[in-house]
Amino acid sequence: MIKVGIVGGTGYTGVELLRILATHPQAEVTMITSRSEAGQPVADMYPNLRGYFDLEFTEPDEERLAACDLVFFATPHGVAMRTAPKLIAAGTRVVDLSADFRIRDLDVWAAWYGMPHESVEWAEKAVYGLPEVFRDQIRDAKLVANPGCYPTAVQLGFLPLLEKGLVDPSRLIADAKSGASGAGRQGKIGMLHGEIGESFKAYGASGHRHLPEIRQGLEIAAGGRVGVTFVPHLLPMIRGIEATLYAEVRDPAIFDTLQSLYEERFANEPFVDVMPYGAHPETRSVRGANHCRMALHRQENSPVVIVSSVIDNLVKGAAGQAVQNMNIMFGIDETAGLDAPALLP
Ligand SMILES: NC(=O)C1=CN([C@@H]2O[C@H](COP(=O)(O)OP(=O)(O)OC[C@H]3O[C@@H](n4cnc5c(N)ncnc54)[C@H](OP(=O)(O)O)[C@@H]3O)[C@@H](O)[C@H]2O)C=CC1
Ligand SMILES: CC(=O)N[C@@H](CCC(=O)OP(=O)(O)O)C(=O)O
Repeated sequence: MIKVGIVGGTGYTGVELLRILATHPQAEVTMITSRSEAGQPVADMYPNLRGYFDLEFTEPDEERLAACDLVFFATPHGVAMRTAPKLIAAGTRVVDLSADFRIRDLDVWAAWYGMPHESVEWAEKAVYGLPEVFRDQIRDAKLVANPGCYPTAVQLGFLPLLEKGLVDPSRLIADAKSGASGAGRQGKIGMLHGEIGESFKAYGASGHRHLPEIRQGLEIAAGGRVGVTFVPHLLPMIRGIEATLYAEVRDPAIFDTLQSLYEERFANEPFVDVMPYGAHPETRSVRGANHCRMALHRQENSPVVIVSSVIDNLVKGAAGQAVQNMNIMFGIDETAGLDAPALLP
């Protein structure tokens, strides 16, 4: 059994890790931390986990965490970069769900996250945990930077087009919408039901911290510079992201082969489902599941290809992808603990 520790167990991604790991055949959670709830049994706070865990939240003790085979950081930005290097030095592998190790250019990281980076060494050595691109590097990684939720939906949807150089990379558009759980569990007035219910808005239109992460991933796929406009929106629902992506093809003749290009690119990916041409993937079709579903569209004779990509922000956008990365790192079945279908309705 893989001995697992979770730092930040009371947040939405922490409890989602617990839900997934509760039935994982080859992992056992041995430690889960919360500073505010230390001493409280996990099942008292989260009754859905009654009968699955006989654990209490504890203070984040580095010595005890270092006794784990793998530690997930489900903490705000700036926490993992201080502690993960010490755990790695003790032989523990780390999957960080925060953005601490996602961005290669640390000046860019510091500008978006509002603090200087404290582990230049591990920011360089970390592997970006998008298995559909970096599976081989993830296998041997000591530290995996789990991708952000919007960046997962956006990168997966654009990948085949950019890898094959089929679109103008200078004018990509990602129009993305997220449920409120993407903002985490800490109280904020702007996230109250009374503030977001019966309403819908864009935010971060002049710049969002996921923009540099998305650009970095798309530039790797394209093998050169890209121009991307990314606008997130807040939906009055709890889970799910839908990203509608737009790109102009270089040669309209390729529309005849785009569907098969997407199907072939993801044929061996257990968690990417290319739906029939013209389908409209719904967020509820991935709710609670580790899947990204996507579909292609074209309007009349337009040169623009439209890709609709949906994920559950807490699963393929966070905890599910983190467990997928753990499975790859430990050489076990990549789908272990992740094979449940979505919850419908
Ligand atoms: N929500 C989402 O959809 C996604 C979130 N993420 C990222 O995952 C991370 C966790 O997100 P989420 O679960 O939503 O966050 P929450 O705010 O819901 O939870 C944060 C957790 O971290 C703990 N924590 C806070 N500060 C510290 C600290 N200094 N040291 C140790 N533990 C700390 C908190 O518990 P306590 O204060 O009691 O210790 C709490 O358990 C964030 O970086 C987020 O950006 C990534 C993808 C998607
Ligand atoms: C709805 C909402 O507020 N979403 C969050 C993004 C989700 C998230 O947690 O971002 P990371 O994946 O980088 O950690 C936001 O816009 O900041």
